[in-house]
Amino acid sequence: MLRVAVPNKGTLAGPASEMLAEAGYRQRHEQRDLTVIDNANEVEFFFLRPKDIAIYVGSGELDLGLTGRDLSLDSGAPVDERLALGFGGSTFRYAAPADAGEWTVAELQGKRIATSYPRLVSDDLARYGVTAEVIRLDGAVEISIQLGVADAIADVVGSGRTLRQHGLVAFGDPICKSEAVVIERRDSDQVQAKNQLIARLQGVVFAQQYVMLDYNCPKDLLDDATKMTPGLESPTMAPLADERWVAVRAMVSRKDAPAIMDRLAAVGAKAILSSDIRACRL
Ligand SMILES: Nc1ncnc2c1ncn2[C@@H]1O[C@H](COP(=O)(O)OP(=O)(O)OP(=O)(O)O)[C@@H](O)[C@H]1O
Ligand SMILES: O=P(O)(O)OC[C@H]1O[C@H](OP(=O)(O)OP(=O)(O)O)[C@H](O)[C@@H]1O
Ligand SMILES: [Mg+2]
Repeated sequence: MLRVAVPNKGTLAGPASEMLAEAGYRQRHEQRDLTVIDNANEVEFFFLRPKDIAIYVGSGELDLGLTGRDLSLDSGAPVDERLALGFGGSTFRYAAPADAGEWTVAELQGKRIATSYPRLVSDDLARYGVTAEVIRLDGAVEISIQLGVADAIADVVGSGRTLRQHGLVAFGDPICKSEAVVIERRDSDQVQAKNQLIARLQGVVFAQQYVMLDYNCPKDLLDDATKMTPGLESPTMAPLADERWVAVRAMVSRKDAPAIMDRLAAVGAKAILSSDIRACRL
């Protein structure tokens, strides 16, 4: 049976379980359950703290894990990233009080930097040749400067709201651009079972990035319209009862869909419908 780690709480837990459920896997009903056995798919899921997942996978106890790229890198575990899942996006950045002017990474020399990701920070400082004291905190890192234990911080930035709330500004290049990922141990086995789970998740990731567009198009405008919706191989076309019209169906990128619908309407397409795709294999 394939053994897969899933975040049990925090930002990634909900979307990770929803994506697995969408891919056809059984997920827990009780928030406190630590394991779920999906006999039909021969997978056992383990619900673990996001920070611990790469350690379990790297140790060889578990075959795959869903976690954040930043957490995985910080663990230092011998794991490889197999698939980016398109949610849980964040950057990991240095930040310092806004009223202290613009900082550079070089100015961290000799300073105290608070973080929950000490390895990520130490590795980055080493790249710059900067020596600083890295202070490991479990969370709520943004408050540490105010409380006098650090001069600067390095932390996850999502919307940037928490930094602003604490009068901090980010500086330097992002240390890491993160999102939720699937990781596996280097040199691990169970290749076929792992590939199947990854292909199913990939199908959901693709499905979330695309929508299906359907529209009716006058035959003489078909060339213009299908250039806007080339589909993956080519668009599907079906005759309508009225011979002057054709029904067209094609997948388009979700983010481009509204603009494409505007342009289709402008060239004379009618009944332009956009629908969600739940899962796919491309
Ligand atoms: N706005 C955000 N805030 C926090 N984490 C985010 C955000 N956006 C994405 N993430 C990602 O979520 C993961 C961290 O998850 P989370 O903060 O829930 O775990 P944790 O800090 O280990 O747990 P906890 O906060 O419960 O102690 C990281 O990969 C991080 O990049
Ligand atoms: O840029 P924002 O959208 O404001 O999000 C970033 C904040 O969210 C995370 O905290 P989390 O909720 O995980 O709490 P923690 O600090 O206790 O880990 C992260 O550590 C930042 O503090
Ligand atoms: Mg957190």
